[in-house]
Amino acid sequence: MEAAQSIILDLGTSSVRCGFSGEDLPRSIFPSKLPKEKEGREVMKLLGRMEGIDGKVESVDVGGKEVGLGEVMERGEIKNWELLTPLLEHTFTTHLDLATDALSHPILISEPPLASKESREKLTEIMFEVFKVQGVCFCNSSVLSLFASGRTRGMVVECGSGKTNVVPVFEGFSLPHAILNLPAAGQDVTEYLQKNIQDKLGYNVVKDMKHSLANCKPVTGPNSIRSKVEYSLPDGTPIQIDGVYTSAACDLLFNPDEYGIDNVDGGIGEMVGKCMEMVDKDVRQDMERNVVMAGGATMIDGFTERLNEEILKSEGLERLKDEWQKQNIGERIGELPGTNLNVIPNKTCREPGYNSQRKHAAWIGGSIMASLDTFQSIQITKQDYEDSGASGEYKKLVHRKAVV
Ligand SMILES: Nc1ncnc2c1ncn2[C@@H]1O[C@H](COP(=O)(O)OP(=O)(O)OP(=O)(O)O)[C@@H](O)[C@H]1O
Repeated sequence: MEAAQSIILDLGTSSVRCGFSGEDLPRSIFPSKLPKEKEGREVMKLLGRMEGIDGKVESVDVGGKEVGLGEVMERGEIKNWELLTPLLEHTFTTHLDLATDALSHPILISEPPLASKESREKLTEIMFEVFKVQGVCFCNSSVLSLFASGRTRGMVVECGSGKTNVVPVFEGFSLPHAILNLPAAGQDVTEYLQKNIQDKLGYNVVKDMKHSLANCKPVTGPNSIRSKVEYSLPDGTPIQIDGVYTSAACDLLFNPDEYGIDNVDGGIGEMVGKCMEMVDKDVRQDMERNVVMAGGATMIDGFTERLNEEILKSEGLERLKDEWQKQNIGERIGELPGTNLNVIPNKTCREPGYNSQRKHAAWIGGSIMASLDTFQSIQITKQDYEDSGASGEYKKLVHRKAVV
């Protein structure tokens, strides 16, 4: 009998991506929240439940308990565990067309770098106890994104909706001591635009505007945009926006301290420079040659070029160059740091020559990973879970097998 396809699940700050192993793209992408104040029937449809309620609803019954509707995720972490089960129910029934009483599939879950052990354990329990899956496997989203580009060594810059991570990966595993995180990403770019443009517009309208107008050009200097730019609202009304905001909104990712975002490691370019310093010198060349971008916010116009520039002028890289120069008086050892810098816009290996799918990179990497023969060895099976009984022994196994 052929093994069941695995479910691939990427629970992001703004979107859930779900589908099956071996497929090129997620079957479905939808918001990772159960919004408040929707019409009752719409909420029940979202939850995949049959009965409808007239009027607006603010809470739903989850296992006999009333739970308030709202966001499930916050900056990559699961914030509302009570709402997670209905969100997963909705994912499996509405989006994957599966009956949730006993899923006859294993599941691969993409988790953020440095995910907490507690969160992994809780998710494992939910998957086995509530959805009765056949196996569970956790993989670091950056490792998966790198994998999607056909690499197992490189430095991943993952910038989604709620957070940005810089993650060095060597032979398919991250180097946790050198992972850096910025608590800002696409949602902060949208919020900045929303706050600063004159017209008071809804979040989703501004997000669309960001997709067509935001750019990573410098805010000052000859290449900055100083003139007004035009945008058509969904009803066709044209509005004018100060060009500087379309760049400043993205500048916050590269200069967070200038926008009131606290980050000891600086902006994304500085983070990459520091990360280069923190990894062992033997792997530095691999990192430098393979800086791979992933996540929706890296789709902003000019992101690749700006990242390249910011890395080259980062203090971390400068320090590495100074060190190299000191060591190389008289004899030449290796290349000057930065010489081989290659920022790759992550052409995932399933779509040669095309890069717009890098926002799905983690999901695509998961789909590939779960299709390999070795997948069996990195999952904890239903049998493992049941054998462990109340002893909680499965927890050790789940962490040991996770691809982090
Ligand atoms: N073409 C585009 N241009 C600019 N921004 C884009 C584009 N496409 C998507 N985005 C932005 O990418 C962000 C979503 O990225 P992604 O789907 O990778 O995040 P997520 O997985 O939900 O969150 P996270 O990875 O932070 O947990 C949003 O802010 C969205 O506006």
